Amino acid sequence: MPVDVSPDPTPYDAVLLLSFGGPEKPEDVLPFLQNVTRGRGIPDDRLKEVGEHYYSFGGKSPINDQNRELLAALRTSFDELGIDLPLYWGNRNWAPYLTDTLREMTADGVRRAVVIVTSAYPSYSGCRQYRENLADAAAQVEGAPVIDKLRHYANHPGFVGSFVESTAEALSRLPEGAAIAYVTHSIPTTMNATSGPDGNAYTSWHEDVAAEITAELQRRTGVERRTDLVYCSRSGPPHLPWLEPDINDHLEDLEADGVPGVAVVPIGFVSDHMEVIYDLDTEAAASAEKLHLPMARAATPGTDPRFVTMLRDLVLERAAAERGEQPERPCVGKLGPGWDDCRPDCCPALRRPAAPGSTTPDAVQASTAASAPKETA
Ligand SMILES: CC1=C(CCC(=O)O)c2cc3nc(cc4[nH]c(cc5[nH]c(cc1n2)c(C)c5CCC(=O)O)c(CCC(=O)O)c4C)C(CCC(=O)O)=C3C
Ligand SMILES: [Fe+2]
Repeated sequence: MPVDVSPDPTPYDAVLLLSFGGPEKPEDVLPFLQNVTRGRGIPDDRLKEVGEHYYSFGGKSPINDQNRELLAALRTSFDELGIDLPLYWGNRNWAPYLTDTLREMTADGVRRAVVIVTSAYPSYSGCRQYRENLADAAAQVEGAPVIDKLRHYANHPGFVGSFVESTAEALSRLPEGAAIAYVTHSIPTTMNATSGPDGNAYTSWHEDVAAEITAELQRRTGVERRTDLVYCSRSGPPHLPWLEPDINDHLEDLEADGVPGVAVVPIGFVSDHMEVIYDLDTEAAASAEKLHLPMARAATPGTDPRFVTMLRDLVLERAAAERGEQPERPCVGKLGPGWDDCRPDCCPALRRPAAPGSTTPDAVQASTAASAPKETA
């Protein structure tokens, strides 16, 4: 593929991959779950249940190994352009912890870094919470580097293109006339309502990405099919409304409607982590089997070259923008390219400092506010 971005990473002297983190062994599972749910008001029963998901896979989430593979692929991709920018990795909820990584970067003399988050869409959980954790970590590390975060990349042709291929592959394993169920992580409806600068960005971005994949497949094959956007991994107390329908209920509807099969396409996730291998490949697959409904799960981007090249190009795009140039900003769909910096009031589920942008009035106000409320609402 021709490279149409300048391979100049100035002003950055490092890249940070920021991810969720996951347990590596059974003893890690409980402390990991405590890290994730601290102050989030998740019922004990739900935590026990999710713990069992991890234990059924030997107490190990695949997410850390997937990030190690992504780092290796990014290294190769940067090397191909002769870019020797160091790559670092830190997690929000498990080792290597973000704060330790920031400490290491600071000790190595990194002054300005760009962060790639393993989450593609705007929302409190998928964006602001990462930025809050960046702000918290930076506050703990003297002389921490200045950090920019890449724009949301769900509507980038690299991300969408990767799902177009994997959806076509999944459909090839199914009978003619199969439907597509696009799946993402459910979040509280209140969190969706406040997502992005103007609200509802979580669902509107997902709808846009789903429509683009559908349109591209139809352009290629001329086949029209039923498509829906559905949700997995609902959590929280039962009385709080979360985005619906749940994938398992949706499979029942498809079967009742006589649909001959379904491609399950996890557009909300960048790799096959626990939500994918448990909630979809285990639980939803069991629902489909009970219904005798043929189901094929499409691959997530993982280390797909389209995805890896996209991340590299986004680093170079942002570098060019920070140098005052006007880089091309590839994107598909109706919404346009995402914003470089979130506005202070973006995804304001909790009013706490969030970096980048931690020097805004929002942060000043938040730093004097009382501790975070228990629920996400
Ligand atoms: C939008 C979204 C993404 C996608 C964006 C992104 O990737 O960031 C995501 C990813 C992930 N979520 C993950 C794990 C968990 N999420 C939980 C809880 C929650 N997730 C939420 C939302 C999201 N989550 C929400 C609103 C909650 C309720 C608590 C709260 O309001 O904060 C819980 C607690 C138990 C439970 O409640 O289910 C766990 C263990 C893992 C690691 C998987 C692995 O180990 O392989 C990953 C990648
Ligand atoms: Fe989650």
